[in-house]
Amino acid sequence: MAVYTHVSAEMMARFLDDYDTGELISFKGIAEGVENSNFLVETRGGQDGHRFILTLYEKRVDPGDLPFFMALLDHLAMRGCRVPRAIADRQGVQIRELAGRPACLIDFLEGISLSAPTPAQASAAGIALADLHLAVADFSGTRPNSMGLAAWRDLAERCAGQWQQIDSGLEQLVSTELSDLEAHWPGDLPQSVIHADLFPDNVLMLGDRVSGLIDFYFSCTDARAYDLAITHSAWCFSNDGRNFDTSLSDALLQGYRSRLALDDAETAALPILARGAALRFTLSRAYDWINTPADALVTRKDPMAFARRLAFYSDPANARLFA
Ligand SMILES: Nc1ncnc2c1ncn2[C@@H]1O[C@H](COP(=O)(O)OP(=O)(O)OP(=O)(O)O)[C@@H](O)[C@H]1O
Ligand SMILES: N[C@@H](CCO)C(=O)O
Repeated sequence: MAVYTHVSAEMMARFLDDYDTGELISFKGIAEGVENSNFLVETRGGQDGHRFILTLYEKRVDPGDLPFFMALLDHLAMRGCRVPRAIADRQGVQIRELAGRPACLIDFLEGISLSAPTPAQASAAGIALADLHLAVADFSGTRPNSMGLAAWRDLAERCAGQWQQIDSGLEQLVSTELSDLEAHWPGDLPQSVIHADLFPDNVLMLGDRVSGLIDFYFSCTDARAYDLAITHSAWCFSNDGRNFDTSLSDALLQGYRSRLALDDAETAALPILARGAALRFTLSRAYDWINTPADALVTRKDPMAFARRLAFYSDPANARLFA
């Protein structure tokens, strides 16, 4: 369960007093996620709906970036994307503080977070990602990628001496891949604001229809094709990364391309971008594996699930799947 910060019922009720959301009738910590503390909040008698997500920002979210995320969500909602907006209190303030953490009350969206998507659902995710890229064409905000190539060496160095507690071959794999990616990373691909974390658990679905995209807290300005590569790495394997599923891969890529064509340089770059995506999540998971506080209510995610994807993508024979 991702709850790093404890919130009492009294604190929650006082917090909600400043909104037109009615009276608090229940709240509970949400089991999924590793980055932030999330609570499902229910109210009655208010004007603004009755079910909300309360997020307390932890760990990797810089509070200075919250206005960018909130402006992006407002823009996407205005362009017809199904994303949750932050609710403003009676003073018009979206970003507040609770229990010493930056906090936002967010629209609750219906839908199921998938654990085993089908090709039809992967295709719908590809379409939703392309629609997101199209919808930000006139969004003026920018944010550097705090988890991009420039951050990877530092993350790896912060795991130094501790790789063995995860896996005996991991240090070598990370070191070889990191050097190669630093030397060959493509620098001139079409960019936009990207989601940068579109895992199945961040796509809410009703049947084969996407009912919501959530968790924009890594969104940033970077190559659009890198966003597709991240999504590919997250959607097209068994959870443990041991089995690649060609039908999910074909469906995801075809769904994306049905809305937004990739140019030749983007298509050619997908294999290396996918290696980068797999390395990024191997590193963040490895760092968390080593550093998650013992008292946090959180289920750590397995770095090896992405190290296996990294090994898969780094096999030149697998580059053809992106052709
Ligand atoms: N707006 C929303 N509407 C409905 N459910 C939501 C919403 N936001 C979050 N959730 C639920 O809370 C869970 C955790 O949220 P989220 O993915 O934002 O957390 P996180 O800690 O940032 O996760 P991650 O590890 O994916 O980065 C989601 O999987 C989903 O079940
Ligand atoms: N979606 C990521 C968490 C955000 O870094 C993971 O599953 O590792």
